[in-house]
Amino acid sequence: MAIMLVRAASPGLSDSHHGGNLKKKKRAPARRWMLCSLKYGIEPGRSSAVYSSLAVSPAGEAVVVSSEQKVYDVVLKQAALLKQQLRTQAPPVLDVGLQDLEIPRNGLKEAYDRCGEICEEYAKTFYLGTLLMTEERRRAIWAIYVWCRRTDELVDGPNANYITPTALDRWEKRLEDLFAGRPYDMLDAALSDTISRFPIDIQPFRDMIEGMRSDLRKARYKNFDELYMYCYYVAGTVGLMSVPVMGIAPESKATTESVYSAALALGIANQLTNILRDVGEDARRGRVYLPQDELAQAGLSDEDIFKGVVTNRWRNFMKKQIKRARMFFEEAERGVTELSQASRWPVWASLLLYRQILDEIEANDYNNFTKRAYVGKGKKLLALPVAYGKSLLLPCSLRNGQN
Ligand SMILES: CC(C)=CCC/C(C)=C/CC/C(C)=C/CC/C(C)=C/[C@@H]1[C@@H](COP(=O)(O)OP(=O)(O)O)[C@]1(C)CC/C=C(\C)CC/C=C(\C)CCC=C(C)C
Ligand SMILES: [Mn+2]
Repeated sequence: MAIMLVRAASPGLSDSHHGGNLKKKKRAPARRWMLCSLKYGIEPGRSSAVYSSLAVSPAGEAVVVSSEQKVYDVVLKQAALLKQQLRTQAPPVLDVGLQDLEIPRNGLKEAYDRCGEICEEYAKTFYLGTLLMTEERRRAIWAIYVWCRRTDELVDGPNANYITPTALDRWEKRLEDLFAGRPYDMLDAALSDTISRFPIDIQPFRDMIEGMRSDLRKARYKNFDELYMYCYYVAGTVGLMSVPVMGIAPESKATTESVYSAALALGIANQLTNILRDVGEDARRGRVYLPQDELAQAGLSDEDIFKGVVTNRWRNFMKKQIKRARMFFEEAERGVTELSQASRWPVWASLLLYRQILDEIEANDYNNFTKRAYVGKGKKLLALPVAYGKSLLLPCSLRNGQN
């Protein structure tokens, strides 16, 4: 397929979804356009431009598609799949796969237990949060967590220097196998079992691998449109993977699409927060995830980031970035209330804890070059009962009418 990139005027940081009023924004309708390319090719250009690919509408017109629209198409597809699979209640496929595999059914308990241990080791608070979920859901979330963690380790772990795009292709092949009921090891077997129990689609998993590929080939983001796509790949995908497991509350009046959108927003908010927290650490690895056009608008350059001096320009720039991350958290909040009751607590806990990192960056006077924003144990512990209280609230869609 041809790759066509065009530049479109962007409303800028203060008045678009990329920093603007999310509530008022009308979502793009479902499209059946042919995307020319989502991934490659950047053209140099002015600041405050959105670089988007061209799509061909059903009427044959060329139409500009932003990253947000492309990702929203994935959201619509996931929501449709969930609705369809819930209606048909497809039988587990793994029963067939496991017979071929010599992983006995009782081996699965061990596999899930190991996933739980890994989760506890890497993300203790989150692990605690999962303990309130039903056993089947908790184990499924652990299995997804472990697959995500392993995928991230490929490009961030001790062997990262040896990881090539071919290695990621092999990881993707292995993913396809586990989705077909042919897991490669015990941890994959746990995920294979999970996908046979819940209506989970492969696309967000594939897209996360795509995000890791992009980390191998790219260390700069021209504008927020590019960064948004990256955040979708490595984190928004987690939201989409998790919704079918978390489940939507039976009493919720929200649309499936709106719940997926909120889950996506939580992933984006978390990743933006990650990026803002790790500016110094990433710069020391030669990486700048911040949008280049917004840096330039603020009178800043990569050099300023490498120097790492907190100036008023930097403070002002950071204030805008923090504001945008908070707007994504806000969008996510409405969706959490629509999840099934027992799933809400861990999601609230992770939302509150992650959002507090932004407060800590402020408390550090925006020095994210040499000071790591860290939420202390006391605050972390306090977030748990607050999250629990919030998890008891009625879904927003019941309080305010339709969502
Ligand atoms: C309706 C609604 C709001 C539903 C909730 C949906 C939901 C559960 C969303 C979860 C969002 C979430 C936790 C996203 C993870 C974002 C994240 C931090 C991604 C990280 C990527 C790479 O970043 P980087 O390398 O810069 O960072 P590190 O320095 O390495 O940390 C990731 C590391 C990708 C891998 C992600 C994980 C290991 C987390 C996976 C988490 C789950 C599957 C559990 C999600 C469930 C809950 C309850 C939060
Ligand atoms: Mn990482």
